Amino acid sequence: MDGSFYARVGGQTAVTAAVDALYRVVLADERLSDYFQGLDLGRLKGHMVALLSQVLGGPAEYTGRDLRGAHLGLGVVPAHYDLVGAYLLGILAGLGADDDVLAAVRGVLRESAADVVE
Ligand code: HEM
Repeated sequence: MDGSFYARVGGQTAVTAAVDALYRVVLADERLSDYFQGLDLGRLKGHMVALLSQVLGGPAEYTGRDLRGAHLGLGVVPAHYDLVGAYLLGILAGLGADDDVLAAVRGVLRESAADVVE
């Protein structure tokens, strides 16, 4: 993805704010919160910030597991995947991401679905 996307959404500050907001809405949604029971959210958020930064063309510092390995056995259904994706897009739009950035993230979400959904 174009490196300027990372800068255009506001760099590390904005990506960290987006991930914080994403976990807030996901954990407040009872359709999704059970997936995250008992997990180290600090670690997950750190990985998510690194991955989203990389996806937006910022620093490539993601050291977590690949998406398929990270979600294997969780039983994520398509409706829940779509919900998390919609939350993420809404949050990025709320932070002022423009249509090009949102279209690119939508594309990555489409490509990643098969790795997360079972
Ligand atoms: C494109 C969409 C998604 C992305 C980019 C994503 C990204 C990530 C990342 C980076 C990790 C951390 C991997 C690691 O620590 O090594 C993770 C873990 C996790 N994700 Fe996702 N995720 C997505 C969708 C979802 C959805 C839809 C759910 C459930 C509704 C979900 C539930 C989880 C859970 C429970 C973990 C922790 C697994 C564990 O530590 O055992 N993810 N995800």
